[in-house]
Amino acid sequence: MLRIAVPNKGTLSGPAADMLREAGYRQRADSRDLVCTDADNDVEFFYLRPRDIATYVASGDLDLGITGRDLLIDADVDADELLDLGFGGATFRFAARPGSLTAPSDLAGRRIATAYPGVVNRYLAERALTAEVVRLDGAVENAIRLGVADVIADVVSTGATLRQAGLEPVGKPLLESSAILIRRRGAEDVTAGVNQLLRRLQGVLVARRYVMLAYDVRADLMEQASALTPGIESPTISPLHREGWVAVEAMVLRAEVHRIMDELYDLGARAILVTGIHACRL
Ligand SMILES: Nc1ncnc2c1ncn2[C@@H]1O[C@H](COP(=O)(O)OP(=O)(O)OP(=O)(O)O)[C@@H](O)[C@H]1O
Ligand SMILES: O=P(O)(O)OC[C@H]1O[C@H](OP(=O)(O)OP(=O)(O)O)[C@H](O)[C@@H]1O
Ligand SMILES: [Mg+2]
Repeated sequence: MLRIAVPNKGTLSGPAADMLREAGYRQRADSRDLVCTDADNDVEFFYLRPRDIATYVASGDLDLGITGRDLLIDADVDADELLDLGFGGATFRFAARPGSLTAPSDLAGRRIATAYPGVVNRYLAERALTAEVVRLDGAVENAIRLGVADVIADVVSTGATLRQAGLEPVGKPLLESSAILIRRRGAEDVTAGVNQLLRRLQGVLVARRYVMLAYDVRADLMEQASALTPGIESPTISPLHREGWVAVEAMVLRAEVHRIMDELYDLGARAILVTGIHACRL
């Protein structure tokens, strides 16, 4: 039975369970449950702190896990990213009082408060910078106000928490994080269960990114229409009862669908319909 670690709480918890459900797996009914067995798919899910998940996966006690890229790097264990899951996006950045630091090189000799000492120490080591890293559990934005640190390094999403604390980012983000699927380093054997999970999750990612576009267009305009909607491989074209017209179907990026519909309409296409994709295997 495949054993998979899933965040039990926090930002990644809800979206991770939603994605697994969308991929056809059973998920716990109660947020206090710590294990959920999906016998139909031969998978067991373990609900763990996202920060601990890389450790369980690296030790081989669990086969796969969902965690954040920043948490995987911070853990510095023998586990690798298999797939970017497309949610839980955030940057990880240094921040300080306006004017107190201008460039990352100013970090030398400073006190840096963070809940991610692994990420920060790696960043400093790569640049041969020496600074004092103060490890805190959270609410690190308070550390400067309270005199514990000169700089913080933390997850930044909207930036609202930094602004409220009167801090501003310093330099470029240390990394761009998002939720990822991880596996033990060296676990090269891709079992049928791992393959099935990967295909299903990739199917969810595609179903979320794409929509199905259908329209009618004059056959002599098909080359131009096809350039607007090339689909993944090629658009499907079916004859219409109306002479000289065809019906077309193609997958298009959800983010581009309105622009494409406008351009198709201008070209002369009509009965342009968009439908969602619930699941797919490409
Ligand atoms: N706005 C956000 N705040 C915190 N973490 C976020 C945010 N957006 C994405 N993440 C990601 O979520 C993971 C951190 O999750 P974790 O559960 O440890 O903290 P949390 O969501 O802040 O929950 P809590 O602090 O309430 O325990 C990291 O991978 C981080 O990049
Ligand atoms: O850029 P923003 O949209 O404001 O989000 C980022 C903030 O959210 C998280 O804090 P959280 O509320 O989880 O508290 P914590 O520091 O105790 O984890 C994170 O640690 C940042 O402080
Ligand atoms: Mg938090």
